[in-house]
Amino acid sequence: MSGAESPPDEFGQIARLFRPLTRGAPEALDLLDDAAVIPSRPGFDLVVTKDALVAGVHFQPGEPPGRTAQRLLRANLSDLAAKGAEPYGYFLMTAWPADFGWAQREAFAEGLRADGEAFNLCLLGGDTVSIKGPLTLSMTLLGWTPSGAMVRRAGAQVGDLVMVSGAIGDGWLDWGVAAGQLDRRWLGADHRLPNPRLDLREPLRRLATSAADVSDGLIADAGHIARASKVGLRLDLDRMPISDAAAAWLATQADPAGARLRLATGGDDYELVLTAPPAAAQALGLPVIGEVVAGEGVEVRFAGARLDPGPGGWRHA
Ligand SMILES: Nc1ncnc2c1ncn2[C@@H]1O[C@H](COP(=O)(O)OP(=O)(O)OP(=O)(O)O)[C@@H](O)[C@H]1O
Ligand SMILES: Cc1ncc(C[n+]2csc(CCOP(=O)(O)O)c2C)c(N)n1
Ligand SMILES: [Mg+2]
Ligand SMILES: [Mg+2]
Ligand SMILES: [Mg+2]
Repeated sequence: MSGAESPPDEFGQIARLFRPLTRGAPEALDLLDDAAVIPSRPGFDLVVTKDALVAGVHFQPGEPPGRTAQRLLRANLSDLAAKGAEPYGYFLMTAWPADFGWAQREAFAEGLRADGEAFNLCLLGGDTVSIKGPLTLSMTLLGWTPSGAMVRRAGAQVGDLVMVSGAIGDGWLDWGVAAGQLDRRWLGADHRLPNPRLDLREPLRRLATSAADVSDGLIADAGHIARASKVGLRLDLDRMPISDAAAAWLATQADPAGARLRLATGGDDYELVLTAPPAAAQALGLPVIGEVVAGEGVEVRFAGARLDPGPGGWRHA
């Protein structure tokens, strides 16, 4: 293709694509050093999370690069949101295939610039490599909580209620549409861009006994809470909030229990699943979908019958 600019070398890329994303943060040392250095912050804990995206596994290879960048940032922000943490800065690893050209790399950086500003985040460091394989991206995101206040997966108590922060299942519908397996009319409200629930971090820290974000699937991620907390969870899929698009899709399905299970195990929702004692749950005001019981694992019911959720969500081999 004529006119397509070829990329500058590694250090040119770091200077042109990534240095502006530091937004002048002194910790990043202008991306000219071996490492970044972060002063400690008395009274706070540094919360650290990392998630990777791989073309063909987490997103369609043809997705606009700016959108992929935003998904990478937002998937990581969702983990910080689940921990009640305030986002601070991030480290980025990009493994570029040769056919991911300069214009695409610029579009990727532009997506990060836009969300870096929207969420007030600075790039602190990273690594730039080439790959004979699919576009592979990884981010390490840092955030702060007041000392000792991070909301954990461990902490759910027998008698607590289980809640979710919003509609479940649009991530799966959206992925089905992008993969050409479902009709476009089932597309949720621009669900390909997760909306990390950072708005909940203060009430979460104050009221929740445990929390996780829903990336693998509601039932799988609830299962992670059960395991870490050494309790059992009972979930009632009649009470699971779903979008209008998901409700319309459900209405076309012959097997309502199986269809609801698809929504509850599909993943990519980036809402939160959390537990709290009944009074705190009322104060949180989020939809209640079940309760914490003695035992282990997740028991799933719909329309009065027990369902077998299988693994409950996405698992990498
Ligand atoms: N390769 C690894 N090395 C070290 N720790 C890991 C590795 N992979 C996962 N973990 C840890 O395992 C735990 C669960 O990770 P997982 O990726 O399932 O969580 P998540 O980010 O909430 O889910 P998702 O990846 O679906 O968004 C986390 O504590 C994570 O740091
Ligand atoms: C192209 C394409 N194929 C499949 C899916 C579905 N998917 C892949 S990984 C994952 C869970 C989170 O992953 P991780 O645990 O690695 O964070 C989900 C729901 C998708 N979104 N795009
Ligand atoms: Mg992860
Ligand atoms: Mg995650
Ligand atoms: Mg998570």
